[in-house]
Amino acid sequence: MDDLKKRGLVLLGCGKMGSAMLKGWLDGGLPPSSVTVIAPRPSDWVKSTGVNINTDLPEDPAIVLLAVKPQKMAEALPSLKALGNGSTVFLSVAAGISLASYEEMLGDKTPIIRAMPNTPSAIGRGVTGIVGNARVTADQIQLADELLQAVGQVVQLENEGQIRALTAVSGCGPAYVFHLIETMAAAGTAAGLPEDMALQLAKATVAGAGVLAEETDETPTQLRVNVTSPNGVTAEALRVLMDEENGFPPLLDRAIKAAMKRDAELA
Ligand SMILES: NC(=O)C1=CN([C@@H]2O[C@H](COP(=O)(O)OP(=O)(O)OC[C@H]3O[C@@H](n4cnc5c(N)ncnc54)[C@H](O)[C@@H]3O)[C@@H](O)[C@H]2O)C=CC1
Ligand SMILES: O=C(O)[C@@H]1CCC=N1
Repeated sequence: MDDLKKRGLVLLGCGKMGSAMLKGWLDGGLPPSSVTVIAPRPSDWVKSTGVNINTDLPEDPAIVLLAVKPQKMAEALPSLKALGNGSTVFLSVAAGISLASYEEMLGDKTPIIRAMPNTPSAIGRGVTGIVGNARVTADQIQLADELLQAVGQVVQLENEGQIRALTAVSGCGPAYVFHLIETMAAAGTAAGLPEDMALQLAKATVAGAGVLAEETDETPTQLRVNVTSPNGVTAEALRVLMDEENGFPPLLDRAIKAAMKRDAELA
C-alpha cells in the first residue's frame, strides 16, 4: 500500500464501478493526491474528492485500474500504452476482455490482472474474483487482493477460464437479486399490500436473509428448511419455486448461461 501511495493509482473510467471502488479506497485512507482519474465527463462526486482529474499521468504508477465499458476499451487503452511492458500493474474490471487481448494492446511483458467485482463494493460489501497473467508476481497479486479487500471480499481464481462463470454469478448477481426484490414487491402489491409496504417487506426480507446466510454456520439448505414447516405455508410456495421444470433451478441455469454467452461475445 505504501508503494501505491508513493507511485500512484490511475483510474481509466470512473462511472458506477470505478467510483464505487475509488470511494472504498479513499474511505480506507488512500490520499486523493495519489490518484489520477482519466474521464471524459467526471461526476460532481469525483470532482469533490480532491483526486487529480485528466492531468498528466504519473511516470510509473503502481496500478492502473481499467474501468471503462468493454466496448470502449480498444479506443481508450492506447493513451496508456506507454505504461505497458513495465512495472505498472493493469487491473481490469471489464467483462469479457481476455488477458491475451490486453497483452496484445499493451505489450506481452505487461503485468495484467483481471478482476470482476460487483456493485455492493459501493458499501464495502462487494465480492471480487481476480486472476493474473504470467507476468504478475505473487506480490502484485497480493497488492491487488489487499486493494480490493477495501471494497469487500476477494477470491483468487485458479485460472482465467473461471472468470466467465464468476461474472455470471457474482458480477451480474446483484441485478438478479434486485429483480427478485422488484418482483416480490410487485407480487405483494398484487396480493393486496400497499405498494410502499410491499417494497419495504421485500427489501428487508432479502437483506435479512442475506446477512443470516453469511453470518450463521448453517447452510442455505438448512436455513430454507428452518423456514419451511411441514405441510405449512412455505412448502406450497417452494413447490412452485423449486420445480425442476419451471422453477428457479432451470431459470437460473438459463440466466447464467445467457450471461456467459454474452461475456464470450464481448471477449
Ligand atoms: N456495473 C457493474 O455492476 C459492473 C461493471 N463491471 C465492469 O466495469 C466496467 C465499467 O462499468 P460501469 O462502471 O458499470 O459503466 P459506466 O458507464 O458507469 O462507467 C464507464 C465510464 O467510462 C467513461 N469513459 C468512456 N470512455 C472513456 C475513455 N475513452 N476514457 C476514460 N473514460 C471513459 C464513461 O464516461 C463512464 O463514466 C465495465 O467494463 C463493466 O464490464 C464489472 C463488474 C460489475
Ligand atoms: O453487465 C455487465 O456487462 C457488467 C458485467 C458484470 C456486471 N455488469
